[in-house]
Amino acid sequence: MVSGIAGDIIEIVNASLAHAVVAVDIPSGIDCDTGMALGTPVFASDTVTFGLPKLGLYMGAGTEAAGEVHVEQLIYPDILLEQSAIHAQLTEPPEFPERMRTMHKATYGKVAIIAGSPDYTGAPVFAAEAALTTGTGTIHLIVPQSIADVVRVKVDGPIVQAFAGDVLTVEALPHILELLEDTTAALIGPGLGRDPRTLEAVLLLATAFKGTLILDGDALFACVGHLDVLWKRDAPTILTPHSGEFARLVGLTPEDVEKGGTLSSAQTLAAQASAVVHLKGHRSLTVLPDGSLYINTTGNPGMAKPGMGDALAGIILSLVARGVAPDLATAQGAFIHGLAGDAAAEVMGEESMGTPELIMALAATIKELNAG
Ligand SMILES: NC(=O)C1=CN([C@@H]2O[C@H](COP(=O)(O)OP(=O)(O)OC[C@H]3O[C@@H](n4cnc5c(N)ncnc54)[C@H](O)[C@@H]3O)[C@@H](O)[C@H]2O)[C@@H](O)CC1
Ligand SMILES: Nc1ncnc2c1ncn2[C@@H]1O[C@H](COP(=O)(O)OP(=O)(O)O)[C@@H](O)[C@H]1O
Repeated sequence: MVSGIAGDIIEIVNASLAHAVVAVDIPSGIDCDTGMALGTPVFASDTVTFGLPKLGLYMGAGTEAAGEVHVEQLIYPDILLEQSAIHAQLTEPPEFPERMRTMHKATYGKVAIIAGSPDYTGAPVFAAEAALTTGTGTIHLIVPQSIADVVRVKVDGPIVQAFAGDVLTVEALPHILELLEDTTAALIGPGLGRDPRTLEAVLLLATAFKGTLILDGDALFACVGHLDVLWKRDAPTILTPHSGEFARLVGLTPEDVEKGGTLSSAQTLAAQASAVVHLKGHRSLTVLPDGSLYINTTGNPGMAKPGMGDALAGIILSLVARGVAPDLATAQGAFIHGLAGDAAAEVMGEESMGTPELIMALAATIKELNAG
């Protein structure tokens, strides 16, 4: 805890009318591993840190206190880097997989999105449109019959396939599993709803599907109390919870979160489930099964809008379909998603931009990344 003279100096710095407050290494009053505030921290406009990005600059109160973070290199022996307890790196701008001249729409595999319910007809559409814009050739958008016509009106590119019923239930599984034959990767969860029958069906589907599976939104809700389903999966698994969903998933109390327990819990879950766990927030963390992680620095508060996570899940699905490994697909997907969010904010402003604008900006963002 900062107190006494140090605390008084922090109060003076925060009250000053200085044009810029630059923190060196980490703003005083922030725990460098967890981002927890240890009393009132310095609120810097910029933080210059050295060698490796410190996690506390990207988590909890640390994100607000650090302002813009600059990681500068210092020359020190490689062995110190190798011995570092946590291997964290900032996500670099991705290189897009080359689009072969001879490709056809099935070259990058067939992907599926199982999403939507009568209350949520937007989520499946956001996910599918983001996946298509990221380059996927063939998407099967699998939704309940109750919303299929609405979804068909909203999207043109994906093949919309309906299963019987208002919401996903176990009775629909044989039909869905037939549709998933030859499917290399699937996304399940956006807007599925939380009907108990749906939650039961999600768990069975996660077990039965043998391709790469991204679980988002309500599919994560289904896993609460049933994490063993994830441990038993043989194929790659990607989980994309926001902080609220993650806390519920692993049973973290607000006190655990307050004490900075989120990252270590994510590392434990990633290891136990051999899964990639992407913790969404202002600065999202992609945690790998070996405990190492990517820190995403793109994106802005204009993205705190409905459907942004659905679009992210679609982008990750598309990259997986194109052969990018699940860990990189997730980290790079988040980078691209944030970059598109920043482009949308340029045009519309943070207040007014929404998920449709992010998806629209995605095309130019990817074009720019491809141009190098
Ligand atoms: N138009 C649509 O059809 C939409 C459908 N959606 C679907 O709605 C379902 C429910 O999703 P929700 O996220 O609302 O469910 P939750 O109710 O599980 O999570 C939202 C709550 O979590 C808490 N929270 C804590 N940390 C948070 C963080 N970092 N980011 C966001 N919330 C945080 C907030 O208090 C918030 O009220 C999902 O299936 C989702 O895909 C949403 O994506 C919104 C748009
Ligand atoms: N303040 C913010 N700064 C940067 N990115 C943000 C911010 N708020 C939200 N996001 C991003 O937007 C997405 C929101 O996802 P999520 O909460 O699942 O939304 P939804 O459930 O509405 O689809 C995440 O990728 C998150 O990182």
